[in-house]
Amino acid sequence: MGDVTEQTQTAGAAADDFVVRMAGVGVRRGRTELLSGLDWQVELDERWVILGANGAGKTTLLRLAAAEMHPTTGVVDLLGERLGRVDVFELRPRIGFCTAALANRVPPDEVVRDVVVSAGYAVLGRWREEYDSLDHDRAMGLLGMLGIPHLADRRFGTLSEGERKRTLISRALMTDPEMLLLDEPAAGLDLGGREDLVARLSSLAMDPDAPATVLVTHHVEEIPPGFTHLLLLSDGAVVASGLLEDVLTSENLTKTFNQPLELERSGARYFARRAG
Ligand SMILES: Nc1ncnc2c1ncn2[C@@H]1O[C@H](COP(=O)(O)OP(=O)(O)OP(=O)(O)O)[C@@H](O)[C@H]1O
Repeated sequence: MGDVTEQTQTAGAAADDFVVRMAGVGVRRGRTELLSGLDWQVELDERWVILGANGAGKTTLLRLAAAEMHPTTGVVDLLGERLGRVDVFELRPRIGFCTAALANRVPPDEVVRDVVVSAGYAVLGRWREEYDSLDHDRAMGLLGMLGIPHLADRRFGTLSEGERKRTLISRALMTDPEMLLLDEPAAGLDLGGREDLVARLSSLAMDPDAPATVLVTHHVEEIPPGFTHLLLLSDGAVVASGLLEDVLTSENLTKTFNQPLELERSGARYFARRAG
């Protein structure tokens, strides 16, 4: 990592402004290094994008940030608590985590509003439990914010890919988390679905009351306006990280994806293609 990271991440931040602090983090499975020597910090008001090729280690990094796994080496502090010293079952409700793996665990016959509301109880598939009407109001508000209030009574298994993604983002926000982690939310969406989701994530990013957010993606086209920071990962190591406008360059993309790439900017959106 270069000067960009040091300048943009540490200036003026008090210790409790950090929602994520990772230092010297490595994750090993057998002889494979999934992550190595990774330093990364996320502050309360930041919205991060993590970008990298298939197998770069993005999901592994997000699972560390979600307290779903421990590092092999180094230190991970989340919301002021150190992994290894904290009960992860107390930490996880403070973190909204939205992944394709979660989508696969939702019973297809579960009703959409219950997929959302049950997040407060950290359960899936127990939709007959009694929930408070305030919880239902909040769930309906979140489904409205994501543009799918009309689907509240549908069964999850009948939803399209994009509708499932929006349901799970609503669920991730249900507990009013201090940090929101989104793993490839636009994967599998058609062009219209992607654009709609990017616009909604952009509104969320610009909401000062929204939690610190980390979005994993493969594509610069999916970066919602309002996201502030970028971490580029390649082979389990950081290529560059810091302010989005400093880090997102043709040169850094070329290093990250190991081929000549040209970046273009149009308004607040980005596009990339092979150079030449
Ligand atoms: N338990 C494991 N044992 C060995 N290798 C693993 C294990 N889990 C993950 N890996 C490898 O670690 C690397 C990083 O995986 P990870 O899922 O974090 O990448 P990713 O950047 O999210 O990839 P993608 O974009 O394809 O989802 C991959 O090469 C993967 O095959």
